[in-house]
Amino acid sequence: MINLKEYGFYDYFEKQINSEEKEEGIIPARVVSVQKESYKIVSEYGENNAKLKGSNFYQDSKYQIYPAVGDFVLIKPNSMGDDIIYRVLNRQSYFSRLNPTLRNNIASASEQIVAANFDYVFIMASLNHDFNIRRLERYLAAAWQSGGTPVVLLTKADLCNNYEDMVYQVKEIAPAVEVLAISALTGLGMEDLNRFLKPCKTLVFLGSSGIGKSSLVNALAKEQLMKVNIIREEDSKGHHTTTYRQLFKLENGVLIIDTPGMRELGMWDVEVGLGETFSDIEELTNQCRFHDCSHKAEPGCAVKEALENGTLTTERWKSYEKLLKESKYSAKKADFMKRMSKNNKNAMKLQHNPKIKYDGE
Ligand SMILES: Nc1nc2c(ncn2[C@@H]2O[C@H](COP(=O)(O)OP(=O)(O)OP(=O)(O)O)[C@@H](O)[C@H]2O)c(=O)[nH]1
Ligand SMILES: [Zn+2]
Repeated sequence: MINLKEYGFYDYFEKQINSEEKEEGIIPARVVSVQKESYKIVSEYGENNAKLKGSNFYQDSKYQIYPAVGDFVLIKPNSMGDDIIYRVLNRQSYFSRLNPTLRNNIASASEQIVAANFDYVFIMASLNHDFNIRRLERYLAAAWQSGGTPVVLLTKADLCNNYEDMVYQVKEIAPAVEVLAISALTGLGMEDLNRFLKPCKTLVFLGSSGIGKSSLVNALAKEQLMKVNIIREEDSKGHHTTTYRQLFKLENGVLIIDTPGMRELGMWDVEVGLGETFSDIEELTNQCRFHDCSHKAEPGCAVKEALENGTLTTERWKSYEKLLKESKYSAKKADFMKRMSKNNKNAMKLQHNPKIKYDGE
C-alpha cells in the first residue's frame, strides 16, 4: 500500500474530505498525468487510470473544476477498471494559462490549470548571453501569484566568470527569495539545493527551453530521467504505447511536476519576445493616423493598407494579434503581482491565499 503523504497529501487536503464521503468509501488520490479526458492517478492502491464521474462534472453540475496534474482528487477506487473521480480538492497553489482552444475569443476564454499543489517554483535562467533580469521579474511575479515559494536558480554557472555579480543583481529585485548559482555539469552549488529537496515536497520549473532543466533533474535523479519518467502501457488495440508521467517521484522522495503547459509558460515571454519577433508590425502600427487605431476600419490605417497591398500577410497579422492578446493577459497578471510584491507582507498573504484573483482587485 502506498502512503499518499509521500505524494504530498497533508492536513490542508485531508480536512477537505467530509464524513459522508469517507463513509461512501471515497478516498484521496493525486493526479500524475492528464491526457485529454483520461487521467492517471496514484492512490493508496497504487497507480491507475481514472475518469470523471459524469454527473458530477458535466454541464451545470456541482463541480466545474477539472483535475490538473498535481491535483488531489477524491476517487471511488475500482479494482476492475478505471477509478472514478468525484471531485477536485481545493488547491494550495497553481499555475494557469489561457485555454488554447478558446484563445480566439478572449472574453470567454477560460483559465487552464497547468500544474497544481507544488511547494517550490524553481525559476531557472542560464548564466549565458541571454540572461535577462526583466524576464526574471516576470517569472518571479508569476511564481508569487501561483502560491508556491520561488527559488531562483542561475544555471550553467561554469560558463560565467562573474556569477556572484549576477546573484547579487537578482537578489536586488527579489530580496525575499533564495538565489542560487548552480552547474549541473561541475556540481557547483548543487549541495545548496538540498534544502529544497525534501521528501513529499513538490517542485515545478519555470524557465525557457535550453536552460538546463533536464540536466538538473537528471543530476538530482542520479539516473536518466527518461527511465524514471516513462510509463508503458497497452492501449485499447493492444499496442504498446509510451506516455510520460507529468508528476513523478525521485528516489529521494522529491516530487517533480513537468507538463507541456509549464514549458509553454516558460516561453511566454511578454514584451521582450513580442517586440523582437514582430518589430515590422510594431513599426506599421506606429504609422497609423490614429495612435489608438484598432486596425479595423479607421482611415489612414497602415496595417490595413499593408494587408491590402500584400506587404503583410493575414496569417502573420493574426498570429501577432493572438500573441498580443496573450501578453496583455499575462502582463495584467505580472503587473498586479509587481504591485503586490512591493509590499512583501501582501505578497506573503497572497502566497497563502492563491484564490485572490488579479482580475478581481
Ligand atoms: N556548461 C554547462 N552546460 C549545461 C549545464 N546544464 C545543461 N547544459 C547544457 O545545456 C543544454 C541544454 O540542457 P538541457 O538540460 O537539455 O536543457 P532543458 O532546459 O531541459 O532544455 P529543453 O529540454 O529544451 O527544455 C545541453 O547541451 C546541456 O548539456 C551546465 O551546468 N553547464
Ligand atoms: Zn491601424
